[in-house]
Amino acid sequence: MHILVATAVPVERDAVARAFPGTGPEAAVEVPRPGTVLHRLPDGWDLLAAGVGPALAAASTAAALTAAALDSAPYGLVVSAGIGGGFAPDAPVGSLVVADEITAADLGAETADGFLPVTDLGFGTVTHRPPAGLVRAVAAATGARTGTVLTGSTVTGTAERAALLRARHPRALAEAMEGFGVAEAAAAHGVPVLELRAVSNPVGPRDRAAWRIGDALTALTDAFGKLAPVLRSWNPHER
Ligand SMILES: O=C(O)c1cccc(C(=O)CC[C@H]2O[C@@H](n3cnc4c(=O)[nH]cnc43)[C@H](O)[C@@H]2O)c1
Repeated sequence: MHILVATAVPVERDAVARAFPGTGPEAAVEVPRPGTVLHRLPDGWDLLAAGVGPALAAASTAAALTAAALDSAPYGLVVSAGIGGGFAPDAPVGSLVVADEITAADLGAETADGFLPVTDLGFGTVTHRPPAGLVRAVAAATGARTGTVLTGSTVTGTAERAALLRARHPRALAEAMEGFGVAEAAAAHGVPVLELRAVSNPVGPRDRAAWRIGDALTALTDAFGKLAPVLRSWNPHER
């Protein structure tokens, strides 16, 4: 199966590549795509540093999906992966989170009575659900916690915002900035999606000293080493 792994930035992409023995970042073949470039590993794995934020992540992922479809080599799965913020205490720094719901946290309207998601306004989508059986298999293989991963265009920087998000989304375990964009592109192509986040920092008051990006990147490499055989053997018909 042809798998696309979309990260935000190259350091995350290269952390994923290090999970493939003998085919680390230096072994990847660069494949140009409109506005971006794929890093192609053996066995059907394509890695994409899609960009930070939902818009660029969606655009880059859509470019890769479209090119693959036009080449009659469509992807069987898209994985949004990278570092993310964790909602304490359920997703501590260093833990892994796999999304059973990929939810846009700020797609809607602010009203005098609070936030309304676009779905309450009668249009659009705010949540994508990965295949439940695959989520269970990934969680079992990696030890990842399963719950909602929120996508936003702004990194939460206060305890008040973190509490507001958790009140709106009680199953939220992590926050990031690309998953919903990647999921929208995958949905447009009818391709299933996963989101896997390695927690680099707590969601809440901005404290750069609390970020553990290096540890999270190592956890990402370890996770892909464990989940690669799960993804390879997954049968899309057993959703
Ligand atoms: O505010 C800062 O000083 C700061 C320091 C390091 C990184 C950032 C980012 O904006 C990283 C955004 C990037 O990483 C993902 N990410 C990681 N943690 C979070 C989070 O708590 N909330 C949202 N996104 C997060 C995200 O997917 C981006 O790709 C800021």
